[in-house]
Amino acid sequence: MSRKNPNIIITGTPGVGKTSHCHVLAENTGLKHLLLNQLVKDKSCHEGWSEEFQSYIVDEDKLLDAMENEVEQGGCIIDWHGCDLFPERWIDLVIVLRTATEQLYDRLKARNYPEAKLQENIDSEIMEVVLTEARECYASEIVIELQSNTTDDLDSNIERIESWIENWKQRPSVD
Ligand SMILES: Nc1ncnc2c1ncn2[C@@H]1O[C@H](COP(=O)(O)OP(=O)(O)OP(=O)(O)O)[C@@H](O)[C@H]1O
Repeated sequence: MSRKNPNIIITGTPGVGKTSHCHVLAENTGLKHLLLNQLVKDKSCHEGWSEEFQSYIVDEDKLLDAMENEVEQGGCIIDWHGCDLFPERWIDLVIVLRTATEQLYDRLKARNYPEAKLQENIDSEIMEVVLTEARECYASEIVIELQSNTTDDLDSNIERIESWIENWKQRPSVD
């Protein structure tokens, strides 16, 4: 069944602004913001809590099962710190948000991240871990890297994604 609305992944290192972007985008477009962290908790898609990482150890198969019905209908905005778990056939656009070290440091510090966790995330952002993953998992033409340093960036990113959604909806049907 072809989708009437696209499925979009908004991904990136913790703190780059995924949730902020998804929230505004969902409000402006009516697409559904899938809160996967919440789903992991509510549907027990995990193998317990990791004290070391201060997060749940996600059971990816269970998470995919829990989201499958909604995603297959289309119109979902998927907010996750990685993207290699989602089947290619589900996804129409992958936005990888990027943030400069100084801004990311301040945002993670404000969350009182332990120093090791903070440094690990900063290193991961510098090494472009999520961007590389996205480029390895999806066709290059659907992977878009966007800067998320300032609120102006956020506004222009939202405008750009909204216009992409409108174009996607007007594309010729493949049925
Ligand atoms: N483009 C931006 N300009 C300025 N501040 C931003 C921007 N994007 C996000 N922020 C701020 O950075 C903080 C982290 O944002 P947010 O929670 O959206 O990140 P996230 O990528 O969803 O993090 P996580 O993966 O941990 O859920 C928030 O305080 C938010 O207001």
